[in-house]
This record gives sequence, C-alpha cells and structure tokens, in this order.
Amino acid sequence: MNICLDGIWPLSRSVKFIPDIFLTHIHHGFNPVFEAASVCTLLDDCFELQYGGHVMHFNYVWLRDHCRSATCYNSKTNQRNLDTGSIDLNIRPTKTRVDEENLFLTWPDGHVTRYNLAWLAKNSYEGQKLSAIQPRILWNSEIYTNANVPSVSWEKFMSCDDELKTFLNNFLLYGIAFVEDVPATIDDTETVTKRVSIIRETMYGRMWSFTSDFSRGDTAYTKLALDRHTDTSYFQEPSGIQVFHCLRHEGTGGRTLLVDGFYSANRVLEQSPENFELLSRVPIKHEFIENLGTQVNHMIGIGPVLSVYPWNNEVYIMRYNNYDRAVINTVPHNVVQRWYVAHRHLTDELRKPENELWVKLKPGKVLFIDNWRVLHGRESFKGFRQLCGCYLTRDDVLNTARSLGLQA
Ligand SMILES: C[N+](C)(C)CCCC[C@H](N)C(=O)O
Ligand SMILES: O=C(O)CCC(=O)C(=O)O
Repeated sequence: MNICLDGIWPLSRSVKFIPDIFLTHIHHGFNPVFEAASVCTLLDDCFELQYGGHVMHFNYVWLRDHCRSATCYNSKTNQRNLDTGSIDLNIRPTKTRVDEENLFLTWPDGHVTRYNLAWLAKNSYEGQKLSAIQPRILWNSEIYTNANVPSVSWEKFMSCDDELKTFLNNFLLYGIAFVEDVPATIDDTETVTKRVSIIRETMYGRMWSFTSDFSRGDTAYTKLALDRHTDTSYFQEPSGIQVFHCLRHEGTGGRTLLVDGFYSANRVLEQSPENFELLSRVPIKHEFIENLGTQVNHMIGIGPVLSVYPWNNEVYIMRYNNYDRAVINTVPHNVVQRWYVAHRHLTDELRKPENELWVKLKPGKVLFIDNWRVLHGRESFKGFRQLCGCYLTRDDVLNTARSLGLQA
C-alpha cells in the first residue's frame, strides 16, 4: 500500500532547525572568493549555478516567470505583471551572459532578464531546503526550564517595541511566552493581546471568559482534568494562538500543562519515518457539535495530525485532540491500522513525563500559546476559577513579528 508521493520529495530523516550558514553568507554580503568561484552552466533543461559552495538549479520557464524587469514585475506593489499563462513552457534563452554578479538572459522575443546571482541563490530550492521556514527550539521540560526564558512585564511590554520584539522572538522560538503584571481584568487582557495582533472572533466570542458552569457544551467548562490537546482542531484553519489569563481561582488544583508537540513529532520522525509519514499524510476529521437551544454550532475540520512542508519535513501545524477527533472514514482499513500505530507512537512521546511543563496560572500572568505547536491541558480543580482569553490568527501575529524585523 502506497500513500506517498515517492520521489517528489525524498523523505529525509531529520529537519534542520538551525539557521544555516549557507544563507548567512548571502545575507552578510559578498565574499569575493565566492564570486570568483561562481560557475554558471546552461544545461538542456535548466540553468545550473554553483555559488557559495552550493549547486543550484533553475528551470528556464521559472527564469522567465520570475523576471524582475519593470514590465514583468511591479516593484511598487511587489506583484507580478507578467501573464504566466502566456509563457511557452519549453522556453529557452537565445543568448546568455554572466558577469561577476549577474546573469543576463535574452528570450526569443528579445526581452532581456537580469538576475543578481546572490538573489538567485537566496531564492533557490536548494537554498530553501537548507533553512527552516520557522527557526525554533524544540523543548522538553528540562530544556525549557534551563533556557530561563525571561518573561516580559506589562508596562514595558505596552510601551517599548524592543520588549514586544523580545517577547515575539521567544514566542516564535518556543511556542509559548508570558506577560507578567497584567491587571486581572478581561479588558486589560484584551489590551495586552491587541499589542500583539488582532483578535480572531469565533463562536466562543471575541474575548471569552469561562468558569466551570457548563454554559457551553465542552469539557473545558467543567472542573475536570483535560488531557493535552490543541484547540479548534475542528476548524479548517485551527486558531493560531491561544491566550489565557486566570482572573480568579479560590481553590486547589487547576495547573496548566504545556507540551511541545513539535518536539514529540521530531522524535517520531527520528525513530520511525514511516509513522511520521502516516501522521502527515492521512487526513482525519475533527468535529464540534453543540446545541445551545437558540443556536446549533457544527464545525468540521479535515487535515492530518501533522501538517508538514514536503521539501524538508518541517512540521507547521499539529492537530491533536482526542476529545474532538471524529469518526475516521477517510482511509481504508489497512491504513487505519497503521495510522493507529503511528498515533500511539506520537501519544507515547507526548505523554512522557519529561516532556510535560506544568505552570500555575495566576492573576497577572498572561500566557500566549502557539496552538499549532504547543499542546495544553489542565489538572482538575476545586473551587471557583475564572479564565479569560481569546484566539489570534497566526498570519497576523507573524505579520507583527516581521514588521519588527524578526524572521517568521
Ligand atoms: C477556550 N475556550 C474555552 C473558549 C474554548 C475551549 C474549546 C475546547 C475545545 N474542546 C477545543 O479544543 O477547541
Ligand atoms: O481551564 C484551563 O486551564 C484550560 C481549558 C482548556 O484547555 C481549553 O479551554 O481549551
């Protein structure tokens, strides 16, 4: 039984998360040795560039399509003008010329395209493959604790962009981050959240606040323990970020559990590429059904447990919620059996005590969780407990991070 696209993206055993030296050369300007060493070769089906010690390949149709001349590309809007549908798919340049820094291609209609070699290297598949889309530090409890990631404090966080940048940098690296000393109200929680990005309104509301009153049809609205999970896996696009602020708790228990899902996924990849592949290729459903009397909510999200970039196996979304996982009917029974084995492997990793980070949320401490990566859960509790928070879209948070100069 074959469920893979063998040969298109060969499965590599490990993903590099460290920003690589290759791109560093490019970002930090030209090294004359590399320039002198650049070799350009016109092959039958592609252009080959040796640059900075790497060999890269560019199809001719790609080279025509990415032309950055003023007629082909609007550099004010950063949008393509060229109609890709009008390019001969078997196009070849009629003339080529290379100087120390540039490649010049003349096309059959006389149009000339110039590429800076460093630009080509930076935008090549080979270059992309070597670097992570989102550099991150995978953690278990010990790694996270030893990292001593500093929390940021409300006042400075609200007024100083560098503080926001530090916060977001840590959030991107670890998938969790805290703001301390926030006034314990819903309004102030909203204010601190809006400093990061815009709020994603869902059927739970914009800012939500809940107690164990069972006002909604979900176990979250009880005093029961909740095993590790990601939220809104029943959305086609699960909420990117979850914000929690415990406004009150008079009682015991109720600690928050955090587990780096990507750390466990990486362990599965290292131990069993086959299990990793099943988790990343088999689509499953999650579902949310609640009847509020006046309104019925019914959400269905379809996607694999692990969404990965196929060129480097970098995981970018984990959907893991055993409460909300729906009936599996999207794959035949022989795959189902293997999928359960793979799912168990992941579950065993996620449940290892050394991977669990336990924190007690207190009034003033606002927690941001990357809901595409870090699973959360809670210990059962006694007494009155009120938690407020909201969801954010990932796009908007990354947008803020990029605007501050972070790689996101
Ligand atoms: C966070 N808030 C209390 C609003 C909703 C909780 C939703 C929990 C649900 N089982 C899920 O995983 O999405
Ligand atoms: O009550 C808590 O601490 C967490 C609740 C939870 O897991 C959720 O809302 O998804």
